[in-house]
Amino acid sequence: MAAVSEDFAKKCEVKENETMGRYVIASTNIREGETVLCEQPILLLSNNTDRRCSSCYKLTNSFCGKCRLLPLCGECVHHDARDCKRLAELQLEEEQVEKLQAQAEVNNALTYLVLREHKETQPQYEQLLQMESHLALRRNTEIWRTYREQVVLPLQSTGLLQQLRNGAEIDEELLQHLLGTTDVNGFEIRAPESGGTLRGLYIRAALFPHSCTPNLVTAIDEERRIKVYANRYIPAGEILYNCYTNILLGTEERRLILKQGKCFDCQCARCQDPTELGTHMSSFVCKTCKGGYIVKQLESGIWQCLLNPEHTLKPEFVANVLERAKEEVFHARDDIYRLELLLAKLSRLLHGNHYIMLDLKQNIASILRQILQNMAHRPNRKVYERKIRLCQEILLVLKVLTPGISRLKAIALYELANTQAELARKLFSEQEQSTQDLLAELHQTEVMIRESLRMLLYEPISTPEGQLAHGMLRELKELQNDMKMLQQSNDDVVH
Ligand SMILES: C[S@@+](CC[C@H](N)C(=O)[O-])C[C@H]1O[C@@H](n2cnc3c(N)ncnc32)[C@H](O)[C@@H]1O
Repeated sequence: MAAVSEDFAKKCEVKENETMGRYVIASTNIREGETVLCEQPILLLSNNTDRRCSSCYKLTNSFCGKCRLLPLCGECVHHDARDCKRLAELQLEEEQVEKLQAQAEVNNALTYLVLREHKETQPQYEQLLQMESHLALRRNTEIWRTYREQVVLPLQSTGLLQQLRNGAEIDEELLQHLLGTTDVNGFEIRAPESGGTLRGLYIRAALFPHSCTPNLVTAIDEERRIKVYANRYIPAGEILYNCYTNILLGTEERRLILKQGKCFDCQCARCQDPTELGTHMSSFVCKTCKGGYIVKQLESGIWQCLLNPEHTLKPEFVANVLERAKEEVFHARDDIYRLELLLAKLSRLLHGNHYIMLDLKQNIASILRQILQNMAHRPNRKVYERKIRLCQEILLVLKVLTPGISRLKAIALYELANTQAELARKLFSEQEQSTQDLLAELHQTEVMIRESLRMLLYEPISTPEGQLAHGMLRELKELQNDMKMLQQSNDDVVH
């Protein structure tokens, strides 16, 4: 059963309206960094096409030898004994079992359905039934048809459903509702393998509505417990918002993801502002006006220059440029020269903060980090300066999008601080900088690392960011020692 922290009951109140359904407001003033919820998932599920071990959640193609229906990897001997026993009791021909095993999507449906079978897990199942699934809005959409083909029909045709408790009640509506519940409410969780993800359902955490400029941060630790905390001071009565999408996407992309996956039109301040709070993350360069930018007007949907409304772009042109740019970014990945060339080429079409430009800048900065980490490359001053510039440009956008505590901002700030310090040390060792200059640079680094740490210290220790903060504390101490020693040697020289 999901363990919920008392914070939620003390600091949050669940409300309901026509637009958002259930949502949450602060019932008391909440401090920056204050926890509003800690919660265990009620259920863990795979992404649709993945087949994951029902015990350790690693990807696998094997199944439990006893129940034959739930995946079990070679390293795990058991999965939930009660579920295994119940599924093993079902009278299914080998051919029917194979049919069910062939569809990875069936696993999630079975995970829900076995909860319905046991008296002890019935309350859990009832709670899941209360979650939003947008049954009406999803009816006959592409995902609905996929679920029908890959889950509903195989489950119905093998006769499995009739053998379950009150099996006649398990119709397509119920199955689509259960599967839709995961899509609408699921949180992305790190999978055991690097880069993979699975989905977790959290009864309380799922109640926070979405905003593209949220006032909450969510972090999921190694035990898959979610921690939700305020990224800024929140006065009582304010709605508590989480962000369901990647904050570094442009408005059209974010809105499309929210519409397709979560079935609503976001009306937040960022979505309502064609300049995206002045960041211009979706703006094009106006070729006619010097310094003019073309944005998509909200009401008319016309791409118009902010300086001269007569300068417009055709939507097909915009779509075409973006599609081609994304393709080129994909093909240039890992190749710093191609990425830099592409950045220069696209800067004639897109604002420097356009989300595709930011993606390119992040890619380049990450390659530069690897180059700088490998001293065998003997990087010159320009490499450091390029990375510093990119970090600064990314940070400027993040400061607007995430004004309070932010993981992204903390990491970008740490990257910037480290690169500045490395460059200062290099210049000092090459006698291009005095001890005083180096001390001034290291002092700036210390301020930035402290600010980054201040934001990361709210992260649970077992998350990658929590671990980073832990390492940063050690680095900060080393930096302070270095500065002390430098100061002493400087004082000795002066006296
Ligand atoms: C994870 S659920 C949130 C809880 C849900 N409102 C409920 O009653 O169970 C996500 C759904 O909440 C609604 N929602 C969340 N944020 C919204 C927003 N900013 N505007 C409109 N609807 C929103 C949408 O229906 C969305 O699919």
